[in-house]
Amino acid sequence: MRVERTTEQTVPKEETVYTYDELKQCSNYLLERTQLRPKIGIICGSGLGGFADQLSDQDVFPYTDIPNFPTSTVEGHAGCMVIGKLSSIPVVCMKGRFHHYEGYPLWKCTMAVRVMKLMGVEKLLLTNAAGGVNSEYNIGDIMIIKDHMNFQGFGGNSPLFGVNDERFGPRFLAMNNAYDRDLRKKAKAIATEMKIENVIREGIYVMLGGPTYETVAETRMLQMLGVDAVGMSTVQEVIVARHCNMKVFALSLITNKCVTEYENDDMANHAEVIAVANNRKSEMEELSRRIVITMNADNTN
Ligand SMILES: O=P(O)(O)O[C@H]1O[C@H](CO)[C@@H](O)[C@H]1O
Ligand SMILES: Nc1nc2[nH]cnc2c(=O)[nH]1
Repeated sequence: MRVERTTEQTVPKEETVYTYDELKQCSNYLLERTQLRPKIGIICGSGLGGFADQLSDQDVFPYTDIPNFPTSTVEGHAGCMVIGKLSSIPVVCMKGRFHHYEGYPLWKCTMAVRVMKLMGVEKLLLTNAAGGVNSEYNIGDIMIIKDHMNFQGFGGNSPLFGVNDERFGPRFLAMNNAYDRDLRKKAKAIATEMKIENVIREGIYVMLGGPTYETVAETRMLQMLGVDAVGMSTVQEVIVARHCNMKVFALSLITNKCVTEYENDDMANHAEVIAVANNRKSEMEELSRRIVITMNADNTN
């Protein structure tokens, strides 16, 4: 006899992704407590959350207060949602993201992207701190992400794991041109206006699971593959944002050079990552501010 299976039976309880209603509860919680209706979302990387402090008319929501929200556990990720105005433009800013290595499945790491979507967000700006794999990159360089390699996906792990909810997007998703071509072009022009074109790069980001930094052998492999920068975030958020048809732009701040020689005793560490992020704060914030203005002026979708 054939046994009919329900979704609940086929997906183990602990692996059940957030339902549409649970995410709607989060977006309603936020929308009921702010007058602003942001169409642009921002996710800040390690040590880069100071960007949110630029916002005027702030409504601040600690993640611990928002229903169904995970909590941030990493230094340099404050753990709150800030809704406010940036140069008069309403935005919602995650001051602190969730990483897989914190113990969260990828769908949990990315739930705030769907919450933003339900709030009305159409465009997403992401930043991260990353190690320079490309030997020509210097500490302090700012890389416009052109493309990524989804190693988790190769290994059978995706934030889109589970039953697909068509209200967010399709079961199968094209990922070429995930990082909006027009915004990348405009960002380069903005960098030239700001006279920081000498530190601007454009390249390929890869997310590894972390929390370990790379071995020499791993960095050499990434170089062979054509990777320019490596981190432990962003890719899963971009996948979920593209799934729900958001326009995406992302920046990596190169906070350290990945070691490629066994004789080199430099050791990547999070204190250095935060320190470099702090040193490049003003350029990252001004570049991001101008990109938000550009995103806001862009009516195409
Ligand atoms: O990607 P963000 O959140 O900027 O953080 C980066 O910095 C941390 C390592 O120092 C890792 O979490 C890595 O992903
Ligand atoms: N994986 C990884 N993440 C980082 N985040 C900042 N620097 C690094 C790095 O060198 N490697």
